[in-house]
Amino acid sequence: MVEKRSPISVGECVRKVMEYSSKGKTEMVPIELAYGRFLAEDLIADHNVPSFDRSPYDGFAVRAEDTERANSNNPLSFKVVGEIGAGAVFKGQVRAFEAVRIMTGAQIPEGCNAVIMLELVRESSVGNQKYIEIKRQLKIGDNISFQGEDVKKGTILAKKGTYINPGISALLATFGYSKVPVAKKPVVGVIATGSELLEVSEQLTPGKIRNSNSYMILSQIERAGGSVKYFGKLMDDFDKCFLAVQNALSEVDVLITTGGVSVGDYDYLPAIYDKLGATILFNKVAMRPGSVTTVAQLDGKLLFGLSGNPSACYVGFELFVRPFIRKYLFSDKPHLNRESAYLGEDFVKPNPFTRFIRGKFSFNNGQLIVTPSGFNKSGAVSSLAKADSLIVLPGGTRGYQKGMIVDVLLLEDKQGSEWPWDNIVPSYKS
Ligand SMILES: Nc1nc2c(c(=O)[nH]1)N[C@H]1C(S)=C(S)[C@@H](COP(=O)(O)OP(=O)(O)OC[C@H]3O[C@@H](n4cnc5c(N)ncnc54)[C@H](O)[C@@H]3O)O[C@H]1N2
Ligand code: MOO
Ligand SMILES: [Mg+2]
Repeated sequence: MVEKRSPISVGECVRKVMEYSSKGKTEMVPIELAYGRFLAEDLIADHNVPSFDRSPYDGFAVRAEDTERANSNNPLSFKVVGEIGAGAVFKGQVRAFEAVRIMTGAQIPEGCNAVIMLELVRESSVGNQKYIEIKRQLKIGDNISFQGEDVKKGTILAKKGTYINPGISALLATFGYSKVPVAKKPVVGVIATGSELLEVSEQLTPGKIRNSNSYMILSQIERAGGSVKYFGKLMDDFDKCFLAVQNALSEVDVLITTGGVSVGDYDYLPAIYDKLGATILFNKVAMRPGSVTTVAQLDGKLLFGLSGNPSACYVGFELFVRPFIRKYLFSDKPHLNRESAYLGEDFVKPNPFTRFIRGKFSFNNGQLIVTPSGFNKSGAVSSLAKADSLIVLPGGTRGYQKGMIVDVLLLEDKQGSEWPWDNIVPSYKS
């Protein structure tokens, strides 16, 4: 008689996993390698940006008060007393009706309080002495980029746990981080199990398939921000699998296996957890696909037993492993970001469990539409390629129609969410 498993809601299962999650450590990396990592400290402005008043144009810096009576009928002449490019500082004094030729980015000379663009003046010279004519009145502050107008000293620019995108790289450089404190990546081990599995380079033979889950999971780990330790694939042999899992555990922060978690004759993971003395957090989730997803813990270290079915494996990773990784990377929002969208086509098949359909979203007149991304079975691999979201269809006795508003979890989003599992709408007609 096969063991009976009682299904637990997804939110409850995620909560159980997160009880064993922890924040990781900090390491310093050169700024060139910081892109794609996660900040281990708040990024705080320790100076104003810009740190001095500067010119946003190539032109002439003057005293605005000297231009008060300038107009097209009354051009006023200014003596050019110097010239500065970006990076240079004008050392002299600027007196009444004097101007300094200034380039974009250069510091405004002391005494000046406005800039006029090159195109708006007429230049002339008498001998070596240059002059300009100004035909319009300037106000104090015209064409000046003020100290601190971009960033005020003391501002928190990005919180600990923020994904370092190109803009964050620019800020890190602006504030002098040649070395950046980033979250150390958790080492995530991967073992694939299954006697049917071939290496990617092998020719297909009867009854065998290529091992695709491993490479899918390796990519998911990287996308989530973890570091991969791949232990290869194993035949369904209890002793070999047991030893592999036992040895791998000591080398990783968390271990993922794929396959062998259901109730079949060669599904050895439940017996392996038992022999290891690990505690099962859950072994049946009220969801499709991935209902057999099993998570155990041994001395506080998590073992994720993901299903062998590719779509089930994929979903199990995103719902349970991803938040573990993101929390380790200091995120306060480790879960998938949830949005509402219009369902793009009917989904008639009802199911007692919550479904996570691989979806693809698009926009139509500013509205988010989500459509299943392809063949929808637990064993499907093709629909994963186009998936950028998971459509959440709560369990029940009715199907879902095109145009209903549904919840979607965004797979490529970098913000995440604090907790997407409350008030999942049973779906309603718009
Ligand atoms: N009598 C029952 N049978 C099954 C149940 C059940 O409750 N009672 N659950 C079904 C569900 S739901 C799922 S999901 C699968 C889960 O199976 P396992 O997690 O034990 O995985 P396997 O049996 O090892 O493989 C399932 C399927 O996936 C293919 N696979 C496995 N590994 C890979 C890989 N690395 N790359 C690509 N594909 C892989 C494997 O060949 C099988 O086709 O159990 C149902 N059965
Ligand atoms: O665990 Mo299965 O994926 O529910 O079909
Ligand atoms: Mg099985």
